[in-house]
Amino acid sequence: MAKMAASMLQQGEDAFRKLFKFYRRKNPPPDFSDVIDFSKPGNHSRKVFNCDLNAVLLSDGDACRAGLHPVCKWKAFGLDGYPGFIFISNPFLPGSQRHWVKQCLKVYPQKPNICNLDMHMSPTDTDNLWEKSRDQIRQKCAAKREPKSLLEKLRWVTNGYHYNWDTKMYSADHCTPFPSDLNALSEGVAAACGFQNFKAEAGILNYYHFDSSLGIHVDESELDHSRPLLSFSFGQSAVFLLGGLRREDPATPMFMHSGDIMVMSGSSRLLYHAVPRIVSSPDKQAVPQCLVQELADDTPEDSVVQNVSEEDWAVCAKYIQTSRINMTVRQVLGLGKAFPTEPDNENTVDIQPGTYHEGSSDSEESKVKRKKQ
Ligand SMILES: O=C(O)CCC(=O)C(=O)O
Ligand SMILES: [Fe+2]
Repeated sequence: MAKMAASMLQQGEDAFRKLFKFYRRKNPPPDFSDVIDFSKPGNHSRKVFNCDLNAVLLSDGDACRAGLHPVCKWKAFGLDGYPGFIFISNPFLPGSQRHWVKQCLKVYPQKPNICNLDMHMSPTDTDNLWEKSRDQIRQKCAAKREPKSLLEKLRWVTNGYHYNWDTKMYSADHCTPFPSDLNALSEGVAAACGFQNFKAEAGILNYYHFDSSLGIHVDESELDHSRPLLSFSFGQSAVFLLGGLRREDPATPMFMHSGDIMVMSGSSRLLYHAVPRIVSSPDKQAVPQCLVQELADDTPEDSVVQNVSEEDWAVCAKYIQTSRINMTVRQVLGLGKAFPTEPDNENTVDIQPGTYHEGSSDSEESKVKRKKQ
């Protein structure tokens, strides 16, 4: 373990925050040698073990329809000390990741879904972000500093039960239909991990650029913590920090590359975590190799994953050269349960107007606002 990171892990109280700052530092760039890379066999820390998923729980046909390899081919890992945490190293079929990138840019930000831009713009100004931005993105010249399109200013989108960043709660009366394709993907992944009847009820999509980060937080607003939290990543890579049940507990750094899936369940469901840094994908090419591939010709007709037109992909490819998209999917309510009529104290949390993603110009304190103390 690199000396710097090791000494931080021993410092107790502020270990997580120090590690966050360490990986966020731009100049000089940090040493990434302690960051677990699940995509490199044999390059794992001693904490990593192979995790056998039960291939019976998700049929090969259902996996294929969700754009995934058969479960028996998935490379899934666990981490010592984090029971219930499962890392699945890119189980997506060639070409299928493009569908999710396109949905996150063209479809999911559409009304009635909510996005960060709605906080200070009218719904007509924030609708059709794709149409309003595509030409600008396509014509962008990397060498020049040009004004950002609305799509490039997108930081988050919520769907299903919309997470309220101010109250940190979901509510029965603030809900729009959950996308059926993302529901199929989520149900399939949850089933393969042993969670049958998972109900995808709320999605938070996060859009990151090279200067973005996500502060230390725990996702506890869902009312049934026995259900897993699923996280899907596309585009450039992230350094993800997985901490403990207390904010100050030390954290384990790992890369999330395009196509990687994380499942936080059991006693890992309520662990603190953060994304201090976005880094280039390891392929050393503008668009990660797994996004260069196109969908196979024999993709079943009833697949939820659709071919992305060349015209649409040209915009997505340009966007993803400098960006990462993460989709987290949550089940909010217990099976057969409804929202309590009166919010009880347990679900009432301190109100902190929520800035979520933080740019490099912000102060360190503002970068870790998404937290529950
Ligand atoms: O971007 C990520 O990998 C993490 C996202 C996350 O933690 C969240 O949306 O709650
Ligand atoms: Fe989270």
